[in-house]
Order: sequence, then structure tokens, then C-alpha cells
Amino acid sequence: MYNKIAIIGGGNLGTAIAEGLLKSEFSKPADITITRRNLAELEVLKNKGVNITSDNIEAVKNSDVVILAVKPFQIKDVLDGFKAELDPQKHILVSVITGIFIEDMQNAVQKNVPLFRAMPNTAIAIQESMTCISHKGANNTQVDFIKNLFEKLGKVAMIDEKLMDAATVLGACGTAFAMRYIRANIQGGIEIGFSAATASLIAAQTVKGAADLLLLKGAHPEQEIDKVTTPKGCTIAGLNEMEHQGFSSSLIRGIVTSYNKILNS
Ligand SMILES: NC(=O)C1=CN([C@@H]2O[C@H](COP(=O)(O)OP(=O)(O)OC[C@H]3O[C@@H](n4cnc5c(N)ncnc54)[C@H](O)[C@@H]3O)[C@@H](O)[C@H]2O)C=CC1
Ligand SMILES: O=C(O)[C@@H]1CCC=N1
Repeated sequence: MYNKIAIIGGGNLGTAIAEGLLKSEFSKPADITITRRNLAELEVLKNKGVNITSDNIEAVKNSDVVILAVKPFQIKDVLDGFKAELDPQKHILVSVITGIFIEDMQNAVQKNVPLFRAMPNTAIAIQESMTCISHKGANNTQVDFIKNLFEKLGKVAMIDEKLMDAATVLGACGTAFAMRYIRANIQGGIEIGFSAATASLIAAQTVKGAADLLLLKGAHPEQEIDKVTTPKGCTIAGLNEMEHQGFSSSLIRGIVTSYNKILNS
């Protein structure tokens, strides 16, 4: 019923969402329209059968679900550009934009369109996103539809909007934090003897396995750490040195700094 999806802003996240929709077969290519000013960057999606255009009005007219994926400072102009085309009986508006409240969108569109905020991460391209969602003015069918859409693209948590900035840091910035952790592992792995390629494989698969132990077994990290740390062994020696150097503390402080950056923007 809400088959046609417009993604307004085909940048890093917008294209990742389109890729995930295609990979999951949630959408047929012809049912997705993605917009951007520089269309050359969208050729890959065009070659897969996705509609590409620089015309947001055309995209909105030809869609049921409108996903806003522009930068925060672009939202006002973008919404002003197509709000006249929004039909409360037809459209659902979903913003993935950091720091923009549902109320901001409501004030901008001045219509009773069902409004969603979703905070995915770039792993949405491979159906492995963590997406936090809140909403206003949507009926149960619309909520179920949007929840189902993002569930096809990873895991979903329905949250209170007041937690959306925290969700942005933990779930979306978290991809970059995890990558930096993996990169440091690769650097360490090379120093102790592996080629970059083998170190990358070992580091990434080890992190994936560790995450799956938590996700699939519902374990607590410290339970799993206990299983790895032989008394007087090398794991606890390494872990304790990392903690002496401020490992957990630096991560916690980084998360809080990211959060404060959103609050003060
Ligand atoms: N990159 C990420 O991991 C995540 C990003 N976000 C949020 O998603 C939004 C987009 O982020 P990115 O994709 O990283 O930014 P980006 O800069 O890569 O993408 C934004 C795109 O919008 C396009 N654009 C600008 N004005 C436009 C207009 N008038 N009409 C159509 N397209 C227009 C730009 O050309 C650009 O391609 C941001 O608000 C960000 O906070 C949220 C979660 C994760
Ligand atoms: O860094 C940023 O502002 C955005 C928000 C989440 C991921 N990237």
C-alpha cells in the first residue's frame, strides 16, 4: 500500500538505505526514487533500475513514503521546496536527520502528515542496521509498515523521541567508533606479524563473532570476557593494560562528547 518510496538526499545514508531496500527486496527498483543535486553520483543505483532525479517535487508526487536524508542545515529549504505536494491521506514522512525534532518538521510542513524519526546506520546497506524509531500522528498500520520496513534492514528499537540524540551517538556514530576499534586491532595485528589483509579478516570476524555472542545468546559482555581470560594469561594482561591506558574511559568520554556536540549544535 505504501510501495513507492522517495529518498530525498542521495548521499552516504540515503544511498545506503536504497541499497538495503533493493538487497532485501523490500522494494522493487522502479518503486524507489532517490534525489540529489549531482546525479552522476547516483549512476550505480540508476543502473539497478532505481529512479534518480534532482526534482524533489517530482519524487514526492510519485511516492507514498518520503525519507528525508539531507544534512540538518538543508532541511528547511528542502521541506519548503516540496511541502505543498504532501498529502496527509497519502504520504508518510520519515526523517533520518540528526537533531531535527518531529515538532520542527511539523512546524515546517504545517500539515497532519504522519511523521517519523528514524536513526539507522550505514550498515543498512547490507540489512544490518540498528535503527531507532519514534513517531507522531501515525496510525497503527503506518507504524507497523515503517517498523517492518526497517526490520527488513536490520534491528529496530521503538524509542521515545527524547532519546533520539542518544540513539544517534550509540547507533549511528557507533559505526565509526567500531571501525576505529577494528582499525586499531588491524594496526596491532600487523605489528605482531600479520599482513594487513589477514589482520583485517581476523579483526573484523572476531568483532562480528563477539557481537553475535551477545545478540544470539543474550549474554552480558563480562560473562563472555570471563570465558576468555585465563588466570595469569595473556588476555587479562592485555585487557588490564588497555584499562590502565584509559580504554573504557576514553570510549565513554567519546560517546558523551558526541552527545554534547548534538545537544549544543
Ligand atoms: N552518514 C551516517 O552514518 C548517518 C547520517 N545520518 C543523518 O543523515 C543525514 C544525511 O547524512 P549523510 O548521508 O551522511 O550526508 P551526505 O552529505 O552524504 O548526504 C546528503 C545528500 O543530500 C543531498 N542534497 C542536498 N540538498 C539537496 C536537495 N535540495 N535535494 C536533494 N538532495 C539534496 C546532497 O547532495 C547529499 O548527497 C544527515 O542529516 C545525518 O545527520 C543519520 C544516521 C547515520
Ligand atoms: O556525524 C554526524 O553528524 C552524523 C550523525 C550520525 C552519523 N553521522
